[in-house]
Amino acid sequence: MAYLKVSGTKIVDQNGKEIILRGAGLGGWMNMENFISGYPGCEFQIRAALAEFLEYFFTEDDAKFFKSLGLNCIRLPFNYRHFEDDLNPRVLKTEGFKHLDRVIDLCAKHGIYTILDLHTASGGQNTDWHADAGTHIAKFWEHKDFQDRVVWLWEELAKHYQNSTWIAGYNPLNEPTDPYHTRVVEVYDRLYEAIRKIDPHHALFFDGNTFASDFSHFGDAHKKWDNVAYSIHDYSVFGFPSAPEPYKSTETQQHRLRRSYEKKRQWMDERGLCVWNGEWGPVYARKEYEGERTDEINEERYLVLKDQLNIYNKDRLSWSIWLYKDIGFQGMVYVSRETPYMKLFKDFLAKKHRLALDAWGADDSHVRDVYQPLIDLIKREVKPEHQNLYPAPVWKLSDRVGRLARNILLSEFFVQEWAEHFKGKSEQEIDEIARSFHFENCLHRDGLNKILTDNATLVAQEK
Ligand SMILES: O[C@@H]1[C@@H](O)[C@H](O[C@@H]2CO[C@@H](O[C@@H]3CO[C@@H](O)[C@H](O)[C@H]3O)[C@H](O)[C@H]2O)OC[C@H]1O
Repeated sequence: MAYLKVSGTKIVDQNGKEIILRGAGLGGWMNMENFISGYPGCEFQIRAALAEFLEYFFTEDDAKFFKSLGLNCIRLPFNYRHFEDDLNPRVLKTEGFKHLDRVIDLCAKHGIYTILDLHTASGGQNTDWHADAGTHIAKFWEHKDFQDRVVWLWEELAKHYQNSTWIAGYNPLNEPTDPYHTRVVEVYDRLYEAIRKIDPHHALFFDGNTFASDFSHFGDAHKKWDNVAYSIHDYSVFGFPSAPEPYKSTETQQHRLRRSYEKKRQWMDERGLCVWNGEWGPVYARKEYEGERTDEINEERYLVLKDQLNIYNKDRLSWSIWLYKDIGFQGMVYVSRETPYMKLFKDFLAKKHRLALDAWGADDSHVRDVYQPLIDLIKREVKPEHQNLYPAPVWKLSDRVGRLARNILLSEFFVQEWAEHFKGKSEQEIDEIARSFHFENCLHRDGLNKILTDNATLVAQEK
């Protein structure tokens, strides 16, 4: 078994044979996220409560199931805090490897490649909750020391994983949002140099700026880099509650889907470079919130999914759908409502939904009257040319207000309420709660999984 590598627009094996990676991001395991695991706010506010969860979230049964769908790659998002403490920087916490090693080995045993995704960097490399910084200012870009620490961490990871051929490559920084667009390239230069000195073999997957959507400021950067693929995140607005209209797969809608994808990969196409779609996929309606409309909405979402797959198949694109496992919003498998975890948090989750504490796919209809006056005030008092702060236009004004007012400010007040659910629980009870995430306690999103399996069969026939 030898390393995969990037050759022109393709990923190839040691014999030069094209390998198209089709898989999923594991989701909230070594980077738990609010809508994936159910807590409010950021992971750093929550972590201690769910130690056993790391063991149960992905086991051999998950690997077997994943492989049975005809998929061949899992992107593994992880938080830098598993490897380094902010109060003890540059001192490696080797226990972080225990969890990653276990899942990489399990995947390898079942013929599944993995891609290591540093989903959070010290200081926060982007403006959103999943960078786990607790703020909307991505300080990573302003402090050299934060950048030095990420370079150091990747050196440690490269030392540890340089010989693992089932790792398809390293995805050094999830979704950077550098407001200047230049520092991201400088950091990639440093990461490239540092990793290559230790590990000349593994492919690198560099995300575009502004949540992996924009390479327009990368210029000739690629000329210095070898064995590098470029990652877009191709979320379509049609896959979310904020869609401008129901998705019916009309010609105009398909055109819009394709245009938004093509724009993201334009820089690579102009230069003949390899593209990887590191995140994409709709979210799904839930009976407890969307009621009778649930099935109808989800059929529309599946239509978006199918049309996206058609586009990707034509381009022989490697992709990683977001995501494998959660509590029932986007995952291919999800924790059953009948488990101790879901029963314990039933009311809390309903409240979280009503208050729109999560940003991802938020339904703010119950609280819009509270926040709309803030948006109106900004519109009224701030000069129009000053209203579009970066990461606009990806973030509209309402997104910004929602992120700051609901997902940061209000969420913070609910962290303790979430944690109090664990008070007085015995060790055995805590174990059962964490075990809710075990494969045997999960349901399958059959509509989604069937589309992925049918697609796997189709592309295998077309080879
Ligand atoms: O951890 C993941 C995280 O990586 C992911 O990040 C979001 C990606 O989408 C961003 O917005 C999209 C940008 O492109 C436009 O075309 C789409 O319409 C937007 O949805 C968003 O700001 C990021 O936070 O999100 C899910 C997390 O679980």
